Amino acid sequence: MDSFVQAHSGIPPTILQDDLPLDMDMDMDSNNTTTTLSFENGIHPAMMDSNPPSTLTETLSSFSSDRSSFLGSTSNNLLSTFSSTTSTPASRRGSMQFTKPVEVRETLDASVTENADGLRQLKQYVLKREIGRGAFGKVHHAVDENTNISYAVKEFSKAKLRKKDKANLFKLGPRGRGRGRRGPEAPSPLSSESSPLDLIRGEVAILKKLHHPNIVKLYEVLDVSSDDSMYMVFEMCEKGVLMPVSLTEKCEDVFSDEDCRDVFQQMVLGIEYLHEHDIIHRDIKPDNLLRSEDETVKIVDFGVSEMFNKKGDDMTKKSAGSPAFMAPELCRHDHGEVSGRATDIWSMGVTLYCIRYGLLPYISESILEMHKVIREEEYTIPPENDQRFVDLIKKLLEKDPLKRITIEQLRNDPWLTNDGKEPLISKEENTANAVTEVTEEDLRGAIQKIGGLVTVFKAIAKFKRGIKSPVSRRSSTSTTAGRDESATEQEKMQDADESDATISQAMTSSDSTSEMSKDEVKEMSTSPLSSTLESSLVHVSLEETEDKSESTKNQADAEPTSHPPKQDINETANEGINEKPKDAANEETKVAANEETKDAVNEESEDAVSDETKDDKSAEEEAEPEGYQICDMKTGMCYWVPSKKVKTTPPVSTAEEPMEDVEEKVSETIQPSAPTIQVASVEHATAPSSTDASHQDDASSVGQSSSSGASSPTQSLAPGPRLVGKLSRERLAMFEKSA
Ligand SMILES: Nc1ncnc2c1ncn2[C@@H]1O[C@H](COP(=O)(O)OP(=O)(O)OP(=O)(O)O)[C@@H](O)[C@H]1O
Repeated sequence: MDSFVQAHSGIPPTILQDDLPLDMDMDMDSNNTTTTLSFENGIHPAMMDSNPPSTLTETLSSFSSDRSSFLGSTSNNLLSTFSSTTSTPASRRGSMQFTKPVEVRETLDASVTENADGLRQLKQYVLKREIGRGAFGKVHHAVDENTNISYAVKEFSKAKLRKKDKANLFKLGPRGRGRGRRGPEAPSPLSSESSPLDLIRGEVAILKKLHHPNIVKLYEVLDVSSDDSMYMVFEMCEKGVLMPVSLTEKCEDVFSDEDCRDVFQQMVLGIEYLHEHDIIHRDIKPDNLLRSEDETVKIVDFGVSEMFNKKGDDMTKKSAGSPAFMAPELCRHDHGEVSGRATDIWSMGVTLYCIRYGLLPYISESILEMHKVIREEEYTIPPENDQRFVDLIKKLLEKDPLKRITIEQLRNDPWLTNDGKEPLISKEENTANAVTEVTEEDLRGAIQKIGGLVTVFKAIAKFKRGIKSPVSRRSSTSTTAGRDESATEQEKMQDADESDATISQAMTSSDSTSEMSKDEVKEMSTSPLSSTLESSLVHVSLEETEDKSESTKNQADAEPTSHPPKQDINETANEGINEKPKDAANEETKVAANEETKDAVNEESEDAVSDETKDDKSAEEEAEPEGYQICDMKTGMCYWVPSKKVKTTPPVSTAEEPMEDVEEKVSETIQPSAPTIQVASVEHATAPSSTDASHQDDASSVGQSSSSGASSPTQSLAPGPRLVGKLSRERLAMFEKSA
């Protein structure tokens, strides 16, 4: 360590002399151990197969956990220095590939086998060597045996994730759990129905959205149910981390001015893309900047990142990141809401300082002391020829977040653009590759375009899924009874959040939209539902026709020879408004497939399977007749209105009738069942009341009054609505807006 570093850092000699032994198999949970790696010939194992690192200097890091904690988690990286024989920045920027978004696959039942060479194999991925370690497990260099393409496979210990998740539950509340902050659509990783993948759901959700050359690409997520491991398959960044950063030692292989600019420009583009899409990384540091074979910088590790649902919102109370890279406004225990964008910019400043000078701008012995130094002291800068660089560092490491330089301003910085000679690609070009998931905001927009009834219907179908929340499923055997009245407000909100996520995901696939459109546009245009949508009530058909309503079953039993097959009746009975349940069911399936989330699919199929496998008795007990969910926009109360439509099925001859005839007859019979009338009556009769019970009474009384004299077909279609739940505040606000 040179004298400048020593003077600059003020690090006690005892720490500076701390050379620790290398040990590949250390317990990473231990607070007092060091996890380090050594490799044959000092060569990054990932490079040994086909890409010998001729220009690469591999170094090892050996920080004590005390020291590395300043730099973030149990970082134990393979550290490589920047090669001076790189392609020019201009040529690299010219070749920036804005590739098409890749779907992230999720596999729940993966298994690890051993191949003929004695290597572990995970699906098609042969795990060749360990190339790094993180807080939750190892990172392997893997090769796809079919394509021979290299990947970095990150292995997570589920036990460690769960432990962390539980700790976060206390610390951050349900929305802050798991790796990656997911915003309000977060599923509950600890719920009994959660999949192990939920432990990393936040990180996966964020990574799924991102398609940018400077952000590491996630390809696949796999859970091995038989053991403690879970895997994320990333694009391989062959050249490893940007630079080893130590609290104690200066890295001698610092970047040249030109390389520094190139790396920083790429960081700016990556961060601009993230921020533009309302994602705050929160842990920017050289350790989390890897380089690919062509030296494209890749931002990695979204484990503490935060995704904001509201455009432009970035205010957060949470502290995360590595102390040495934390912005001063985060360096106090009682900090209120801070701008996440500004904190990322600060970390970029620390990172730029590091890669230029090989050491940190602020160093101290303890985290608390480090916080104080960052908050109160000024950094010193080594002798620097380029005043533009000094100025930029000053603007990045501005203690007042309001005065700190913004990404927008960075674009025109004299050092960054080399006085305009090396400009960045335009913001439009850089951020054009839109995120793939549709947000709640997109959904609002879609609903507002009321002309797009298909979209509206899809949203409603998805909303239905939200109503059939895990809470209600857990607590009730009824498929329609909906929500557990005793569920806490928090759970209710969370359930609504889940439905938000589902809606968003359903809206993703344009394929499914076009598939929906033929039938649904037709039925929506003829259906009374369309008119009711324009009122302030939102209808959600709850029952899937394949639940084989009690009345259908009864009738089938009573007249075994006089009916077309039950499923035909169900199909044909679905003309007009009552067709919704079937299509909603179909839509469920489509959406489940689209969601890619196996757990969601399983959830659906579990429902379906359990429905199918119920014996007749329990099916009769549990299945409720078809009906509709009606939600009062003013109160948020949701009622279920059974339709009993199938009882009105007309007599059918013993001979098999052509489908068209059956369809005609059934649809004729059920045409009067348009529930618009009931909706209106419910709306008026169930005027907002202070308690659910009174709502229920009101609702029931409406039902009773309107259904008296059950002999009339119309009346038989108007049984009593009953309270089934309440919309979450967020959901209500959303529908109110769209209405
Ligand atoms: N995509 C990748 N390509 C190449 N090497 C990688 C890749 N991802 C990670 N590595 C290597 O593995 C090391 C550990 O990465 P990892 O993200 O697990 O650790 P970490 O930064 O401590 O994060 P976490 O807190 O998520 O565990 C990295 O420093 C790097 O050397």
